[in-house]
Amino acid sequence: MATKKPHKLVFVTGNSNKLKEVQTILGSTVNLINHKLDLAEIQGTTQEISVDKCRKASITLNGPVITEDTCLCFNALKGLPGPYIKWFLDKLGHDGLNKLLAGFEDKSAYALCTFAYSSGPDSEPILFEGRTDGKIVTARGPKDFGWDPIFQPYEPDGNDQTYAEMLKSTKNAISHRYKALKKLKEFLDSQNI
Ligand SMILES: O=P(O)(O)OP(=O)(O)OP(=O)(O)OC[C@H]1O[C@@H](n2cnc3c(O)ncnc32)[C@H](O)[C@@H]1O
Ligand SMILES: [Mg+2]
Repeated sequence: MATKKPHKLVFVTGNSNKLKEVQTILGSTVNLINHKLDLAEIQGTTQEISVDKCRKASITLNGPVITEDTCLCFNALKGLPGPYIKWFLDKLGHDGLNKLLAGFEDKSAYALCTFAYSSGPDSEPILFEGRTDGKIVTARGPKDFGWDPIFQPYEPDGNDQTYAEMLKSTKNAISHRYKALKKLKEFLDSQNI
């Protein structure tokens, strides 16, 4: 019997850290091809932004693609910065993000990852979400990936480390990205894609 070939998937992202994590989590089951495009992102709900970005990627490359969007949502701010975290992080830095919550007792937050899959330019993208809850803390750990130093997830049980302080393997076992990817993978397997 022939062994099953690994899936071939085009992942459109301009973020090399995302790409690295996705490759590590998926391992050899998927033959991931990265296409580096910095796609314009609209304003709206996370879902609207994800669908629009995936559709643009699929039209640009004229074929099947996956894209990914990451939000960091502060509960005290009713979910903001959410999908706009990239711009808030760029302008305010880790310290400024902490200061946004200075007037609030509630420091809780969640990381939300949305993968979008489109089978081609004419088809509606399908979304897969993963969420990890935690709190915003003063930056601790290496500063090589986004807001990792200021997010301390509640998982694994009793965790006292930020995403940045964790072993990559620990982050990749509980992260928003891992949870969303698991759903995407189940879908691709079920469709034989
Ligand atoms: O090309 P795309 O895939 O859009 O890549 P991007 O860097 O623009 O990513 P987003 O639009 O999803 O913006 C998410 C922001 O959050 C950061 N980010 C994403 N995943 C993260 C993670 O797991 N830990 C820390 N920061 C993360 C990322 O660097 C951005 O500043
Ligand atoms: Mg982006």
